[in-house]
Amino acid sequence: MTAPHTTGSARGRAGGIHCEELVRIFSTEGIEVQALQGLNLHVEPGELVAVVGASGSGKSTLLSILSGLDTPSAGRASVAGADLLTMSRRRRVAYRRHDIGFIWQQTSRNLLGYLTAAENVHLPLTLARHRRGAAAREHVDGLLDLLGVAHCRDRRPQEMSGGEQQRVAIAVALANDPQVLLADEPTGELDEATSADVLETLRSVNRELGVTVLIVTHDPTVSEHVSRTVQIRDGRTSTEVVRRRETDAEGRESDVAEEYAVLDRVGRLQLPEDYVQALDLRERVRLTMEADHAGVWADETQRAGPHRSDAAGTRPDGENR
Ligand SMILES: Nc1ncnc2c1ncn2[C@@H]1O[C@H](COP(=O)(O)OP(=O)(O)OP(=O)(O)O)[C@@H](O)[C@H]1O
Repeated sequence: MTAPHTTGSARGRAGGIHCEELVRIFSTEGIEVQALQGLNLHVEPGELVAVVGASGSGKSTLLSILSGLDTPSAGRASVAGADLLTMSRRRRVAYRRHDIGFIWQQTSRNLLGYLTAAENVHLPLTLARHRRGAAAREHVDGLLDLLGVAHCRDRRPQEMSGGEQQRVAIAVALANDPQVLLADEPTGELDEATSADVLETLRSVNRELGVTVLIVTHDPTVSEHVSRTVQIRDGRTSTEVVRRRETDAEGRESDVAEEYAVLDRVGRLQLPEDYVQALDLRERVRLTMEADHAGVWADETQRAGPHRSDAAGTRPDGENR
């Protein structure tokens, strides 16, 4: 994949995502639901990160805030330097038009059915008005080419496959050279092979254009396509899987994935659910401070038959063993 010179302005313009102690409370008929309960998330400029979580964990709430559609009840959130809590209505419109691009799950929400692929990609340019005429046409063709859907240029969405529609949707999202791409379940309506293809396309766009990409999904297989996967549970980030390529002494390359628990500012740590269940941890745990790690032990004083397990040892670098 080669970046066309017309999209080159996105290169080096990547913005970061910073959420600190983010809270969103919904009140309906006197009942309060805390959808986000002090969520911390930091994505560096140019990173490709996935946020995964079960249904109801707060993914859509987070994305609505990051996309400027909703405002948090408390905490701090900034994307590409824009403060999402304090920005004016006018700044919000500019933010949604220029600073970020979105890809939604429903292909019908991304593309207008009565426009061709080229017309769909052209539409955001018309609204932003900073590219016109031949420059705009060249930019549209460059993006369709970059996304591998130049052959769909004059087709309407119903004349394209689901994967082609999502590739055109990515071109639409990139039209105004955003610093950050936000994708909400971008593969939700696609089969396994097409999903992998669309995720690899997002990875190429991230690499080629340097744009920051955040993918929100319930699909855990996304972690094979991104460098970092952040898990959210009950409205806060709990664990992260970091993937990197390693070369051994013989020069063989392999992917290594390591799981980390997220430590917040005041040192709170959420143990993964499977650790809690496997070690039958309840109510309180015993902590031990070792030279190079901290130990987390089941509270034997609450057990009938005391037993001690060292499988939940936690090193101070956040790595579990
Ligand atoms: N507008 C709202 N009013 C009241 N409660 C809401 C509202 N939006 C979300 N919630 C609640 O907040 C919690 C988080 O919802 P959210 O939609 O963010 O989860 P999700 O992880 O995106 O789930 P899914 O994968 O099913 O879309 C849920 O308990 C949900 O019922």
